[in-house]
Amino acid sequence: MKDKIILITGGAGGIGQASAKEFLDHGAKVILVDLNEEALKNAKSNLGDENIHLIKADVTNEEDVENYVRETVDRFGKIDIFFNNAGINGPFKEIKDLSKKEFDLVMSINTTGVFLGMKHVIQQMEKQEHGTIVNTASNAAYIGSAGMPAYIASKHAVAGLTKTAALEAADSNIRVNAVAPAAIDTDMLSDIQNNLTPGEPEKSGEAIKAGIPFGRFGTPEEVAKVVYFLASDNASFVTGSMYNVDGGMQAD
Ligand SMILES: NC(=O)C1=CN([C@@H]2O[C@H](COP(=O)(O)OP(=O)(O)OC[C@H]3O[C@@H](n4cnc5c(N)ncnc54)[C@H](O)[C@@H]3O)[C@@H](O)[C@H]2O)C=CC1
Ligand SMILES: CC(=O)C(C)=O
Repeated sequence: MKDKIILITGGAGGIGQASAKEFLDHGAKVILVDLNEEALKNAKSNLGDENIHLIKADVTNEEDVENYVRETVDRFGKIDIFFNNAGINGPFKEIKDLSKKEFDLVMSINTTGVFLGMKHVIQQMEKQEHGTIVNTASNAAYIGSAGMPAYIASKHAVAGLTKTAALEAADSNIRVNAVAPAAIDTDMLSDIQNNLTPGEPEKSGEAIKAGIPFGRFGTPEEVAKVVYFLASDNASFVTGSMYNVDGGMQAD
C-alpha cells in the first residue's frame, strides 16, 4: 500500500476511521471525506498521522462529490482505492408512518451518495486504467426489518449498484465490491439500540447479540481488515462480490 491514495467517505465515523488506520498502518495516504467537520478534525487527531488529508463534503451533493474527486487528484495525482462508506440509519418508523422527506434523506445519503461517488471516481479511475472500489452495504442488503424501511431499501440498492458497477468497469481494470457488515460497535449501532429501547440500550443490545451466532458485536477494525483485503492485490480476481462481516448472521 506504500504511496497508494485512498479516499474514504464517512471517514470520520467508526468504520471509516478504523479503515483509515488500517491503510495508514500499511503506508498509504488517506483522504477522509465527511459532512461533519468537527468529527473530521477529531479523526485526524485520533489517528495522529501526517498522511491524512481532510475534505468536508456532503455525499448527496454532486458538486461536493466532483470537488472531493478533483481536490484529491489535484493534490495526489490519482485515486487508487475508493471506500464509499458514508451512511445513516434514518428514523425508526414503519412505512405507513414514514414521510417522503424522511425516506428521501436516507436514500439520498446511502444510495444516491454511493452512486455519485462511484460515477465520478470511476471516470477518474478509467483515465488511470486502474482502481478498486469498496462500497459499504449491510446485512440490511439481504433482509427486511420492520421499522427500517428506507435503510433496508437503500442497502439493497447498494448491492445492485455494486454488481452493476463491477460489470461496467471490469474492462477498465477496476474492481468493485461491497462489505456487508452487521451490528458493528459504532455510534450508528448505539443509535439503533437507543431507538429500540429508549434509555435502556443494553436491553436491545443483548437482544441483538442473541441473534448473532458469535454472540457479540463486531468491531470497526474487523470490518476494516476485510475492506483492506478487498482493496488489496490479494483480491485481484474478486469483483462484484458482497463480503459479509456479520458474526455468522447470514448463515443462519
Ligand atoms: N455500525 C453498524 O452496525 C453497521 C454499519 N453499516 C454501514 O457502515 C457505514 C459506516 O457506518 P458507521 O461507521 O457504523 O457509522 P458512523 O455513524 O460512525 O459513521 C457514518 C459517517 O457518515 C457520515 N455522513 C453521514 N451523512 C453524510 C453525508 N451526507 N455526507 C458525508 N458524510 C456523511 C457521518 O458524519 C459519519 O461520520 C454506513 O454506511 C452504515 O450504514 C452497515 C452495517 C452495520
Ligand atoms: C446498521 C446496520 O446495518 C446493522 C445493524 O446491521
